[in-house]
Amino acid sequence: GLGLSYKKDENFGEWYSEVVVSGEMIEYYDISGCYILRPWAMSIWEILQTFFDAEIKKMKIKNSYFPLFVSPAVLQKEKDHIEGFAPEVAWVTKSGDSDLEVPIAIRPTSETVMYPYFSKWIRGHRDLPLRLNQWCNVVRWEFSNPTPFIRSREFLWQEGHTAFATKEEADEEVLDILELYRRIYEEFLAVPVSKGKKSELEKFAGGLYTTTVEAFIPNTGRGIQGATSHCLGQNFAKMFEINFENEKGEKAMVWQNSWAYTTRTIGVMIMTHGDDKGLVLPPKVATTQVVVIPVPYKDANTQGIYDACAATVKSLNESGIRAEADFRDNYSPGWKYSHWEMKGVPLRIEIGPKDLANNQVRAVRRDNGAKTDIPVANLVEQVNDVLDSIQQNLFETAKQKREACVQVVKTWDEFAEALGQKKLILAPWCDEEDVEKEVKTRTKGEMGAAKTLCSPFDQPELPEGTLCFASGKPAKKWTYWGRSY
Ligand SMILES: O=C(C[C@H]1NCCC[C@H]1O)Cn1cnc2c(c1=O)CCCC2
Ligand SMILES: [Mg+2]
Repeated sequence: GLGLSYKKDENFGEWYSEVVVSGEMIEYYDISGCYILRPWAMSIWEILQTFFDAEIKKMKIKNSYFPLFVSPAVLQKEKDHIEGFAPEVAWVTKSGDSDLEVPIAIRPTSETVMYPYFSKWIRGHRDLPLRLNQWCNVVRWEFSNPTPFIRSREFLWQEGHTAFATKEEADEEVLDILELYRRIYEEFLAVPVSKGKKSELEKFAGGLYTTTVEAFIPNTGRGIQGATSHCLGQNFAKMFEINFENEKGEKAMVWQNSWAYTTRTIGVMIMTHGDDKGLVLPPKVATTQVVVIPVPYKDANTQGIYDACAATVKSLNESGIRAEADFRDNYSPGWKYSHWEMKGVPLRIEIGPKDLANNQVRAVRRDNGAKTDIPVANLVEQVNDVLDSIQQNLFETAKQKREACVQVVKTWDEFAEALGQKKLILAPWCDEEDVEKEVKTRTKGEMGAAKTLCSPFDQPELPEGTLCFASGKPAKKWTYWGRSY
């Protein structure tokens, strides 16, 4: 088909909506905010799921499945957890044409579904730690602009819910899971993220503290929450009476965590690496890492070329590389080059008469277009090297682009200017909530207000006497600020 009609650096929003469809990841659906995940997207989700599921199983976390439906009584149990979110809860009110006695909520998250049973199952310290995960969909009836993968009314995620006897164990797991989220972004999706803590205002209201991996989209100058790992403290244990008899025979409340990443990960990857020719998939998550295309020329040994393509796919697959050939005889090689570039396949291999004669293949990289001739004898080794190089190059390029967007500011004027320049702002802050609220008020506008994204664990040096950029009070920490998704 034809190329994209929008350019990434000129019409980012339209470019994104077009590339997810042209790359055959998404099909729009007739209910607003809902999208069809086509196989080209689903296979990326499955690759991430395979990694994460194996890692949490190493941590003795078990998968379970709880009902989609939540009774209203239990949903409203946790006041400050729900009041801010109530408008987003979707309700079932009828079955057939008769009204339900009591409307039933569709899970927007599963704390209130699970924790009455945590209370029932946890009696003594030998029942701890209880560590469950579920892979499921959740529904949140969002109203702000729906965006495929980034913000949808139904999305896929995993949600982990764990309970411990001590805070120390909970604190440790929060960071173990956050490191897995960093690996998902940096090692698989080639997206740089900052690990940090959410402010009191931005954290999950039902919890004690929230840690996060924050990404950044240079084109829009917006931060985006990549995944969150929360320590809930004993808040939900108090609400749902999740107590246990500790080793001294005393009754104690458990310490809990909850953590999630979602299909938003795929959207962040697309926004980060995509270009004006289409998707650019990091090899680690590419459904097809290598596409092999025959380039027959008149009647020059066409069968030989086809056989060479099949043999190439076979030896790549046998070495664990996800390769496939495009033998369709109703499309030209040129059409196929554009098609697979649109779908973001990291490496294309062309085999024509000359390649056949020289017992080599022509490899073309999707990230930088570089072409190399690879002798068939070195095929697997050199293809693996090129794929690793593409993965690394995508990450380094994204890291440099992100770092170029970071602006350190010391004063309000510098902050306001950096915000106007779509920067990711790093500023010294007094860590006072009303100052944060005031910044939101002062930066309100149709682009959305600035907010804290996270206070990075990796804190730059904060010289004695440094003042908060907004309040002029003594600064307590460096914090990332910006507009966000
Ligand atoms: O879902 C969480 C916290 C927690 N839920 C479990 C996984 C980790 C983490 O996301 C926060 N949250 C967000 N959004 C909503 C709710 C909500 O609790 C409840 C009602 C509807 C919308
Ligand atoms: Mg929300």
